Amino acid sequence: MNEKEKLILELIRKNPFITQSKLAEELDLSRSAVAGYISSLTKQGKIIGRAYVLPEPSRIMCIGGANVDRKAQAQSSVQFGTSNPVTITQSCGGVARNVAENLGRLGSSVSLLTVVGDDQEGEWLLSITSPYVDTSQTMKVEKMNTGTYTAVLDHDGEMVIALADMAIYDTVSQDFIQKRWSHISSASMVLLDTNFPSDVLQMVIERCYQEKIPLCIAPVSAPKVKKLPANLNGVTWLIANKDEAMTLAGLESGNVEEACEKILTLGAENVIITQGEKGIVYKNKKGEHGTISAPKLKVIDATGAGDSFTSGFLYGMNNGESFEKACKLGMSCSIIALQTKETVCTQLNEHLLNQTYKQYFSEEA
Ligand SMILES: Nc1ncnc2c1ncn2[C@@H]1O[C@H](COP(=O)(O)OP(=O)(O)O)[C@@H](O)[C@H]1O
Ligand SMILES: O=c1[nH]cc([C@@H]2O[C@H](COP(=O)(O)O)[C@@H](O)[C@H]2O)c(=O)[nH]1
Repeated sequence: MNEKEKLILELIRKNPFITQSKLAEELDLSRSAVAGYISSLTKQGKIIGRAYVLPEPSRIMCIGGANVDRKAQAQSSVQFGTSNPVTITQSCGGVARNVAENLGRLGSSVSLLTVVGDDQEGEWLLSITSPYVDTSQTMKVEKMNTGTYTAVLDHDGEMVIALADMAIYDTVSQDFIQKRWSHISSASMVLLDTNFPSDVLQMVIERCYQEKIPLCIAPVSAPKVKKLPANLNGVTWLIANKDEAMTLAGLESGNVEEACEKILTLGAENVIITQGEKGIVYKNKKGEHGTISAPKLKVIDATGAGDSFTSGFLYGMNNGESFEKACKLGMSCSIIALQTKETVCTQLNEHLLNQTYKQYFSEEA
């Protein structure tokens, strides 16, 4: 940034609505020269968008899906080939949206970049999400349905099958990301799920690598993990469940340690594999590795446990906690989510997370 740019930024900080003419007058410059400096500041990510919104140094940007989740909970063990008595509930979902809402509830500054249909479901998702998350970068796509995720859960809360109607994400292009890049690049870290097309995922990973923006990947599902590029340079944290990790590693059998090793050779810096009731294993390029066991719990609904882990983990990393403490905060966030019917627990806040962390992990921290 040169001296003139610094002065312009200072004036905008004092008055975010200052006009270009007023800036020109204050600094004794021509209006076109001011326009040139503003364009350069925008490219550098120091100014976000036309309203001169200044970047917040610790804002997390979540990129990916926002769905309506419908869950059919069976009253007894699911039987195939016949009708099963169930109770159906509806809630907001989408991995990137879930992580964004969790982070917002935890008091983090967070933005969501997603697409929804120009329909009631889309309106509903945004109305629930926007009290916690900046959704100004979200686009409404005409003539497309908002994404939906329909899961059948067994009587113990474990998922039996899930159905994803998410054609809307195929409309997302590299241009969509490019137009919002100054907003993305001013974030302290980026969370990317794998709902968007492969070329879009590749672009975000490459740009984060070039611009050294910490990037976390949440693979969404075993089929969608295949959309990731073969080269994972630029991925700071890859957080996957066992199925996703094995698929990404190209292993049909073998253990999670081998999957971690393979994913590190693809270029990721840190790999965390979540293993449901067994907890997590992690490994990084520096050679550090370990496991953290999960406590025994009565699970009410397992949907969103992985997204909650990612949320608690990013909350920890963004607040400068150690990698191990961030993992335990992630597991604490999952514990909270597992004990409620909702995908994102509406009781979640910083106090509850810290209390849960203390209850289950602090004596080992
Ligand atoms: N039955 C369970 N008991 C205790 N902890 C669990 C259980 N299921 C999930 N968890 C916690 O949530 C984390 C994420 O769950 P997991 O099922 O692996 O992810 P996903 O929801 O992505 O499939 C686990 O690493 C663990 O800490
Ligand atoms: O292809 C997808 N499947 C599922 C999800 C989302 O993942 C969450 C469920 O996660 P899990 O099954 O890991 O608990 C739901 O909110 C659902 O909307 C998604 O974004 N994309």
